[in-house]
Amino acid sequence: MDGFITLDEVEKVFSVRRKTGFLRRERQEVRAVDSLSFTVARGEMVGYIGPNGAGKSTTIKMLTGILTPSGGRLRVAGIDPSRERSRLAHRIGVVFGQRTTLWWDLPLIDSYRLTHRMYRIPNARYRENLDRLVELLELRTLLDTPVRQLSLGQRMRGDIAAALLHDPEVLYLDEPTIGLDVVSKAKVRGFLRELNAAQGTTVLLTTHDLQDIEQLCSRVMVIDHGRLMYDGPLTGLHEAGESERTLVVDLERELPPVEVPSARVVRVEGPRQWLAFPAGQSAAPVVARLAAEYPLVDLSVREPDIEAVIAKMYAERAVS
Ligand SMILES: Nc1ncnc2c1ncn2[C@@H]1O[C@H](COP(=O)(O)OP(=O)(O)OP(=O)(O)O)[C@@H](O)[C@H]1O
Repeated sequence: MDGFITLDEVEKVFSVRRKTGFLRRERQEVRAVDSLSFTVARGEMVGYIGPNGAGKSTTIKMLTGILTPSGGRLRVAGIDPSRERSRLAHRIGVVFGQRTTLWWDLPLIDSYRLTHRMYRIPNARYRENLDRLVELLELRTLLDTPVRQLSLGQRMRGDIAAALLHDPEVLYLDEPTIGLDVVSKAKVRGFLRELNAAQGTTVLLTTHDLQDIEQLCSRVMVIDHGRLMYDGPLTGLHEAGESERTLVVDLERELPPVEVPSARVVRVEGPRQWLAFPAGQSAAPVVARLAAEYPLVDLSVREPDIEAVIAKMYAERAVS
């Protein structure tokens, strides 16, 4: 396999001072990334998930060269990130959902002009890329708006365009859909799918939203306590964790728990009931049965969150 991103037994240990008593502090080691090995091929779009504090951001920071590994070997496009950070910067793009890289008080277009100069993008290529990205990400009418006046979804699309102006071969995305509404999420996901298919950009995607992974990634890596716990298709993760979706049902009145095949009631609160059913199964037959046999007023489906899937995965492993 063409290892475009390769990690071989990578470690990152932080030394922190912790309070251990009144006025007493001790140095302690935090092993944020522990013997981590994986390979991502050119053109792959891979989900990188795990609970809070698992080591995802630390990995991304090492992949961009912001942090130097404490041990092991790491390469991106044949480059050692911490040794040649600026050479690597021309080949990678980074988007952090919680932080913008755009200039807050300036119109959006000014951030792009500054990026043009910073990366020394040839004029013709800059104009061509700007045109294409502005079109695909629907930014045309926003170019003269100061970044601080953009909505979260608009700003995120603006950030993604900024990260791609210099044609990076690999894109790291850290929570690109966090806080976005359904329409904005769909736009961002649609664009990323298109980018990966048309340009072959390698994408490493960190998210807490399983639907991001479901809709974009054929492969997912799960990390916890700095170690790789799972590497494979999302379906395999669902099987490993036997994850469930939840149907939230509002009935006309309070009733005893409803009875529907292949779903079970897990909670009842007045006229509202929660039914769990396997994530791999369609909700349609359960909904049809409910509608036919019960006084249904409203319903919605909740996807399992990543923490729940991973927690179940551990529970399964512990007993097997
Ligand atoms: N600069 C630092 N100094 C000391 N400890 C750190 C530092 N950065 C991260 N850590 C610790 O390393 C561990 C991994 O953190 P990291 O930010 O990589 O997790 P994460 O998976 O990105 O979490 P989240 O989903 O919350 O963003 C945590 O225990 C964290 O407290």
